[in-house]
Amino acid sequence: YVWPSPQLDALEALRFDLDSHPILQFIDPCDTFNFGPNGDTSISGRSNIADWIRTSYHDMATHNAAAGTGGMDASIRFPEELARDENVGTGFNNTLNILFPIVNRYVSIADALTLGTIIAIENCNGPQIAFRGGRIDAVSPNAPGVPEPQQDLSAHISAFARQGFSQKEMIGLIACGHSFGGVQHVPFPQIVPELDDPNNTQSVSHFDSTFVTFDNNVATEYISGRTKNPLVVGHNDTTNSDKRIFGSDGNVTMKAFATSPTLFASTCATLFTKMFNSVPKGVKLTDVIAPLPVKPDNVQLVLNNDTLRLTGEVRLWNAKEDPTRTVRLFYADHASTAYKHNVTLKSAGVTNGGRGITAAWYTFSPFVPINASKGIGRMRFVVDGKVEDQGGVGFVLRDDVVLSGTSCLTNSDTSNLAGRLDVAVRTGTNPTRIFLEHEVLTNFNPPRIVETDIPRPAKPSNATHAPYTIWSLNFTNNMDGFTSSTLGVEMGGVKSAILGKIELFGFPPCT
Ligand code: HEM
Repeated sequence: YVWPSPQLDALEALRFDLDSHPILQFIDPCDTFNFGPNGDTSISGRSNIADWIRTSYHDMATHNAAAGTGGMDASIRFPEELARDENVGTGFNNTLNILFPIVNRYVSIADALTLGTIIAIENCNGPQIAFRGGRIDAVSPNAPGVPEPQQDLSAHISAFARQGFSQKEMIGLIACGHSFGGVQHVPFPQIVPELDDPNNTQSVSHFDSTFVTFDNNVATEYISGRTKNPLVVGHNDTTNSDKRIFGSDGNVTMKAFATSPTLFASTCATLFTKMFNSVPKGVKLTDVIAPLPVKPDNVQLVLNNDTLRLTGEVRLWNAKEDPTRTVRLFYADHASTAYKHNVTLKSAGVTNGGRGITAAWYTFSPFVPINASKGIGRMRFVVDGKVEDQGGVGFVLRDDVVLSGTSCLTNSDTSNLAGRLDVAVRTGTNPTRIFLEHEVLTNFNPPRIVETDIPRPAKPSNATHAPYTIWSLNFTNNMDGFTSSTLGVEMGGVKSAILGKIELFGFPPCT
């Protein structure tokens, strides 16, 4: 895709900038387990990764492929679904508590669940899984339909058929999922007794001996007869669903998995992908999110007198620290396509991209000064002499609506910020509206955007701001709690978001 694209940029960052959001800390090491972000880590036997995978499956398992209903849509968050016997256990709320903080206006709860689970599987020895975004969160619970261990084989075959999976795929997907975790005593006392094991305080009877890493042991142990899988060798045969399912094709599939770890991994990549992409009719998933080779980030333009200050960074994907590398930013004026100006960027270290890949960052620090009259239209980067311009398009920037550095505070008490927010509108630009966008996140609901209009000035502001006119909003009382926001513009009936966060507490005092 071509930068900037707010949704794809956000999904790409969550997928590949692993240091800048919390997912990794909850699955590294792979046996990490906590109830929620600040949970008790002293308990053993369970793992976040197993909870996340089971939550993903139970969210998808309501899918009716023929009718196009249910699927990966975060309907699992509704208390009505969680109260069903098919969704017994604390793992679902635990998962939502951890992954909800990465949700934002561009990343739905269902995308966050999918992405967290994919990153967890990949980082715990699993295969690489193609991630597409764009899932839409359900607004009400789906029909029941998650398989339960006491059901018979034909019920399981038809439940998976409804979800869009053949019998062979059912065997595969369960083996892939049950490479992690196990059955807990508390929700399933009829399957697992109290284990009285100080190293397994949650009394979880695991599906295989390596229950926090992805591998084919679930199959090798099953085929060799050494398995302790409580859904295979449980004392009550009624709940031995894995035994019935794994054996339902004469063990052909499980034997193949036991013989070939590579086949197991590639089959699981395919089946997990199919699970994550089982979405209700009408949902259009994005293309597979691939890392942009060169990606600007945190980009913002602020008008200061007759200078536009461009701040931000650029990320070079799959690059290590290299003191001999030179990265230069070239930019073209507002109305031109010629890259007349350039600056050399400073190295800002490397970050973890997952699976052993690092990204090298370069900063525009403190800022690139741009003549406000001439403005800026697009940038490109030159890395060790190689031009990076998205195939000739460049990295397009808009300088028509920008924050003004004249924004200031009359009260800097952080519990009661007051002051004036100024927005600079370039002469010749005629927005219908300019507004602040605040993202409101209430627990387990998709974000809601609240808009605050910035009034159009009665008469044009003085010439010192030329070629810009200033629109101002006076605020008190921490702008009713919205101290952090972004700028939005409406033109010709189309709304768009301006790059860059606006933090009220960063404004200087009004003079
Ligand atoms: C007939 C189908 C299935 C049945 C009857 C079944 C049954 C169960 C049961 C009874 C548990 C124990 C849950 C607990 O103690 O909290 C469990 C755990 C788990 N299941 Fe399944 N399952 C099925 C399919 C799947 C599939 C398709 C996946 C994923 C692709 C999956 C992933 C998991 C995971 C990761 C756990 C471990 C959870 C943990 O340790 O916290 N299951 N399953």
